Amino acid sequence: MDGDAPRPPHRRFGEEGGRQSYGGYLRLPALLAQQQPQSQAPDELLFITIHQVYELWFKLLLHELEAVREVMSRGELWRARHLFRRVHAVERVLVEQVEVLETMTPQDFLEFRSMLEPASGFQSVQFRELEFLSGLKDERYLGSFRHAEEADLARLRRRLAEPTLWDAYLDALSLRGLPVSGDEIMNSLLTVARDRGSHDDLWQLAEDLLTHDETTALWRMRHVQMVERQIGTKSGTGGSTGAPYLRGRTRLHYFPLLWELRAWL
Ligand code: HEM
Ligand SMILES: N[C@@H](CC(=O)c1ccccc1NC=O)C(=O)O
Repeated sequence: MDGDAPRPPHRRFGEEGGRQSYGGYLRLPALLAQQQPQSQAPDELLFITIHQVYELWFKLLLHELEAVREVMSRGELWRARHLFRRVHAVERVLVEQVEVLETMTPQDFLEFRSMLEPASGFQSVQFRELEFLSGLKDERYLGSFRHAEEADLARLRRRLAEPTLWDAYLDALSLRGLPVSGDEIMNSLLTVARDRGSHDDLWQLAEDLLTHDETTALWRMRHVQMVERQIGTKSGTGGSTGAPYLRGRTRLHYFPLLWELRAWL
């Protein structure tokens, strides 16, 4: 019978079906049609591309962090740690990528900057979703989306109502029998920190949360350095004071208790 014949080892996977192609599977015609500069400035293509790449990574991060939240609240800590490794790797790329945009001179940016008004990173829905999901819920930012699509506003409102990564970590503590109401949380965190023999998985997971927090802060610092390099003390196209506003945001923490814990150890 033909079906019993051994397959020749050189027969390559995928030769039989032939329904899929590289560009078709990856939807490249649609993807590569989305870079549409509105000026003649040579660096506008770079500016658009880099922002789109950020938004693609934001989309993946939201997907992975939702999964992290889910598995943490179920107590599947090993799975959360596995996903955090990916999240951290992507976040390091986000920080490094700033360098690509910094190859643009401020003079070249000025060729198209005024045309961007009043748009700015303020209006990045996915960036704000990442903040809300991580635990930094600031309703005032809904105001930046007054003119946004209703679907975007709905996404943000949903994120404001949803549990955060911190809520999910508390679920994990609670499943371990550690109390998590009100004042008890710091004691539970100290128990985890001091009894690594029993709780190392919870400790490592808290460290993963902290790395997510720290890498986000690194991105904020890198972003504001780029901003100072590009526009100095000018105010932002989004209407803020620019660098001073952004400097203030570098001090934010997603998980303040994990930072405070250090003082109690
Ligand atoms: C030439 C490069 C850039 C400059 C000069 C710049 C400047 C600014 C300024 C001044 C703000 C404050 C809002 C305003 O008043 O306009 C801002 C906010 C923001 N930008 Fe940029 N930006 C640059 C590139 C980027 C890139 C590549 C991203 C990646 C997505 C980004 C994401 C954001 C986000 C998310 C915010 C809101 C931050 C917050 O509210 O905490 N920016 N940017
Ligand atoms: N806010 C920037 C302009 C800017 O960078 C920007 C403009 C439109 C869309 C995204 C942007 N990126 C981050 O703010 C500025 O004030 O120069």
